[in-house]
Parts: sequence; C-alpha cells; structure tokens
Amino acid sequence: MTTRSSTDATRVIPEATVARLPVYLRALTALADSGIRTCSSEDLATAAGVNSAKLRKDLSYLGSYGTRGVGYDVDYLRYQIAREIGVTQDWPVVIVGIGNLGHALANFSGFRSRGFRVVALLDADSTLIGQSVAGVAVQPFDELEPIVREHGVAIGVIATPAFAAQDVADRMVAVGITSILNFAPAVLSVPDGVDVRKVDLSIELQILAYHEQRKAGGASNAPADGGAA
Ligand SMILES: NC(=O)c1ccc[n+]([C@@H]2O[C@H](COP(=O)([O-])OP(=O)(O)OC[C@H]3O[C@@H](n4cnc5c(N)ncnc54)[C@H](O)[C@@H]3O)[C@@H](O)[C@H]2O)c1
Repeated sequence: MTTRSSTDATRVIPEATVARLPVYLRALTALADSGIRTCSSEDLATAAGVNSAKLRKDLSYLGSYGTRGVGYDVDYLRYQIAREIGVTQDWPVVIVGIGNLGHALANFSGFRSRGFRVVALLDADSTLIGQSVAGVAVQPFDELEPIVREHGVAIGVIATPAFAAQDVADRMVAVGITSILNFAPAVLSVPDGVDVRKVDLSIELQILAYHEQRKAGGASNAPADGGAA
C-alpha cells in the first residue's frame, strides 16, 4: 500500500517508509536537542534503530540525499520530514471516550509537542460532562458535529469500549472526520477515503510472548501441522 505525499501530489511514498518517518523525526529531535548539527546516515540509522541502507532509501523519497563527507543537516532534515508528515501544521484532534485510556491520552503532553491539539474530549456518560481533564472540559458526544465544524477537525481518536466503537466511527465519518486512531479492540468498517490506524498494546504483548516462548524453546518451535512452514 502506498501513501500520497502531502507536499507533492504526484510523488508516492511507500506506507512502510511513511511509518518510519516519525521515528526519524524523533531521532533527529534528540540529536538536535543534544546540540548535534550534522549527522551521517549511519549515526541517524543507529539513533532510529534501522539499517542505514533502508534509511538512505527512505530519505531519497523525500529528495534528501545528504552531502557526501558531511552527512545530513539535522535541522533541515527535521523540517523536511515534519513537512512531509504534515506536522509543521497544527492538527486539531477530538478524543471520544474519556475513561481510563481517554484520561491518559488527554494528559499526554507528546501530542501537543508534535503538532496535535486536543480541541475536545467527548463522552456519552452524562456524569462525566463538565469534568476537566488536562484543562479541557468533557462534553457530550452529541456535540461532535459543531465541534468538528468549528475547529476543522480531521482526526478523531476512539477510546470507547469495543461495542461502541463502530457507532462512534460512523458518527465521526458522518460529520467529516477522515482519519481515525482506534484504541478499541474492534475492526472498524469505514468508507473509502477514511484512514483508520489501530493501536493494540495487548497484540504487541502477545507478539513479545510468542518470541519469549520461542527463546525458551517452547511449543511454537514444533509446528502442530507436522512441520509445514
Ligand atoms: N489499544 C490499547 O492498547 C488499549 C489499551 C487499553 C485500553 N484499550 C481499549 O480502550 C477502550 C477504553 O478503555 P478504558 O479502560 O478507558 O475504558 P473505560 O470504560 O474506562 O472508558 C470508556 C469510556 O467510553 C465512554 N463511552 C462508551 N460508549 C460511548 C459512546 N457511544 N460514545 C462516547 N463515549 C462512550 C464511556 O462512558 C467511558 O467513559 C476499550 O475499548 C479498551 O479495550 C485499548
């Protein structure tokens, strides 16, 4: 799958590269914070935890090749990547479902520092309405439409129980949200043109558990189907 670049509609960047750009951005920010002005592709690859050939290929999609013998200008590359991802602009975001996870997300300072401004916290539970979380008052979910219109919200976060997630997604799409970050353990169905990213920490843990089991020489080393790959 590919993603169309935001800065040049004719240029297409592979989805896997798009997924690594925020990692490069974070690594470059750490380098800049420690006063480093230029870096080699090897330095940046190490900081980002990828191999340097992959990094050079990824950056070539941005038209960024570095300077032979000097490497990459850290600030300029940060700017290029931030522009490509779209985080040089401010993105208003709404969070729906202000329970345990919604509270944690609302309190996460990393959104704002990366250009994501939480403009509204919405919940269906009337007992939560008016409560302040991270300085933002929880509002009724029914207010979604005017909030999206007022702030030009394109990105919505779902932190409701699984049973409510599809309905929340449908309402988001109906009012014009075109990107959804879904934390609920539910597979969402959305129309073409709407992007959904799913975050599931328990799946990540299960993948680690699988590798732990293999390290320990557990059952997954001996396929139950008689050895077929
Ligand atoms: N992806 C992850 O890694 C991860 C981690 C933790 C929890 N979760 C998931 O996140 C979700 C929230 O977990 P939690 O512990 O915060 O739950 P919670 O019960 O504390 O909070 C859920 C909130 O959603 C609200 N809600 C329910 N239906 C709604 C609707 N139709 N519209 C608007 N709001 C609605 C509830 O009133 C409640 O405040 C769950 O689906 C859980 O499985 C995912």
